[in-house]
Amino acid sequence: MVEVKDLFKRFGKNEVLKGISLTIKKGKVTAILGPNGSGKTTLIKSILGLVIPTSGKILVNGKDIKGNYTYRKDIGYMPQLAVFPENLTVKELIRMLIDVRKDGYNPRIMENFVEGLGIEKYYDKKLKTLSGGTKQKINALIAFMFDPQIFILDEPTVGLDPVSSSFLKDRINEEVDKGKLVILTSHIMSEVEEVADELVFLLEGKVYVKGTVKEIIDMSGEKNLERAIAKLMEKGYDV
Ligand SMILES: Nc1ncnc2c1ncn2[C@@H]1O[C@H](COP(=O)(O)OP(=O)(O)OP(=O)(O)O)[C@@H](O)[C@H]1O
Repeated sequence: MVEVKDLFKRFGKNEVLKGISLTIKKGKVTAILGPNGSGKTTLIKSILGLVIPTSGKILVNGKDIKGNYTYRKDIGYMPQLAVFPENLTVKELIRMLIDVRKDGYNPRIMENFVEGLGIEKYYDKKLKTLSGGTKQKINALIAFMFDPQIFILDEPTVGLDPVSSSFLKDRINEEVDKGKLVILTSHIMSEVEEVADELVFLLEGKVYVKGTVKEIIDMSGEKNLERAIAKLMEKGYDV
């Protein structure tokens, strides 16, 4: 379980998170939604310990993450923009990560991703030469291959072709069925509707609305999530 308690984050004068409180449970996909710049990545990075909150608390499996970095080995993270050591080949990067991480490496998951995403043909290519979509496939492989308990996926299917995107969504669903906790962000509402159980909609640094996909669609009176979210974003819509 991930608990966020009264979280504030300010960058200079820009107060990005203004008192976020959330409980995110295992066995579900929780999607963090909101307009560009609403603080989704800042919230995710705070949970990862990559952004230090101005105030508030984050507990992962009941433990305060402040000053504790060991919890991160249980998290598979797909950043929005992966920064790879550019001169390494894909094979060298994977080997290096396995050597550094040691624990948790699961060759079965690795083979499944390499085959499902067609990664083998890029093994000997340098990371700097890969296309954006191929980098995203490597990003997905790295997030999954250590068999983590928690997945934090920042726009995971951006740049992926339909076959790869479907493969990744199937793997996300499988992990959730095994009881894993998944947090993701996406601007693709059809995708959110397909994979997410719970939605958290951020607006101006606060949780504007949260609920299941069905609750949010029903509340809006619209026929699908895209229209429900568009209505939520309209000024004056009373939630
Ligand atoms: N390291 C930083 N230093 C200064 N400002 C930052 C930093 N990181 C984020 N911000 C600011 O925080 C605000 C929220 O950014 P964030 O990336 O969390 O939004 P987001 O909801 O993920 O947006 P998007 O949908 O565009 O990915 C923005 O105004 C951004 O400029």
